[in-house]
Amino acid sequence: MTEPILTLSGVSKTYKGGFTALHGVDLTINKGEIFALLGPNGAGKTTLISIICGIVTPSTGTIHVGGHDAIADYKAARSLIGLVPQELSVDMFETVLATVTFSRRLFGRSGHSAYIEQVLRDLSLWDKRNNKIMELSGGMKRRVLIAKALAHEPEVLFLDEPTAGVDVALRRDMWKLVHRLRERGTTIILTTHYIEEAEEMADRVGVINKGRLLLVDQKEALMQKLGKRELDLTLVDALDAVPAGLERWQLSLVNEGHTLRYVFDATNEDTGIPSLLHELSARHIAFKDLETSKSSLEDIFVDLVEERA
Ligand SMILES: Nc1ncnc2c1ncn2[C@@H]1O[C@H](COP(=O)(O)OP(=O)(O)OP(=O)(O)O)[C@@H](O)[C@H]1O
Repeated sequence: MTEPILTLSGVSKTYKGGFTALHGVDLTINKGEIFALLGPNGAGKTTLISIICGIVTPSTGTIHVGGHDAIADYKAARSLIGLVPQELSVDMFETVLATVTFSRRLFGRSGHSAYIEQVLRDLSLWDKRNNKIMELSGGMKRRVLIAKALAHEPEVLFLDEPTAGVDVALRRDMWKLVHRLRERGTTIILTTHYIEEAEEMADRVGVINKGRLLLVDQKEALMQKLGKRELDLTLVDALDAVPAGLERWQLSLVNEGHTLRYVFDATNEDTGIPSLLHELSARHIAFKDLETSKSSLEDIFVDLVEERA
């Protein structure tokens, strides 16, 4: 049974100065799901998270977290939320353990050492617990932010651009941790502008652009939409037209006939590429180079925005 943990209704934000960063966002997140909010720079992702966490006041709309009104009943709503911000916001002179324990106490929770130990172990920080934050590497400092956010056992964890600028090892650890948290029933909402990240982690994805939530869909359905790729074959001899008999692939000629382009769905088991190459060879159409490219997030947004216009 799906049970909502977070409900937004008609949430808008116009900043002082008149810029509207969010336009009437409606969104329901269910308990235990991993939701990715995907959008380019400036789309409104941080604004939306900040509103839910009570850091920014919405201009209109209502927000409920675990049934609590996030404005009228701020404290109760906020106690259910853990927020991992984009930027470091810790006292550099404190130790890891003191920092995380302090975050737990802020929410009125007693120092539950076994829980904190588990969090620090999960994040490979236990051995560093007595180090000052300033003595940690950048990646470890990011882990401390996650530990701080988890310190009071929140039901909903927000990760704002969790893997921007982190190395592959930390990214992997982060993904593992997210899956482990989900197994324990934590709801996770992450913002990202990497499709791969949404693909790897999320159950559902919301696409936001220019302050509007353009669509919310199951990951598989969205990936189908976003999974377009291009195969460019650089021909040895330029062609005037796409050869007859290859209609099935809906090819196009670009680069003044030097490049044959095939747009395919990378999520299909049969991409159509082997059979295309076979047909080209049978027609003695030789190519000297071959390149595939993903449609960029930019292209996808343009597509989505145009579709919805
Ligand atoms: N305090 C503020 N005052 C005025 N405008 C703001 C303020 N904070 C954000 N904005 C504007 O609101 C828009 C959305 O910003 P926001 O930080 O929510 O985007 P984002 O999707 O999180 O982007 P990024 O991926 O770059 O973090 C941007 O155009 C930004 O300039």
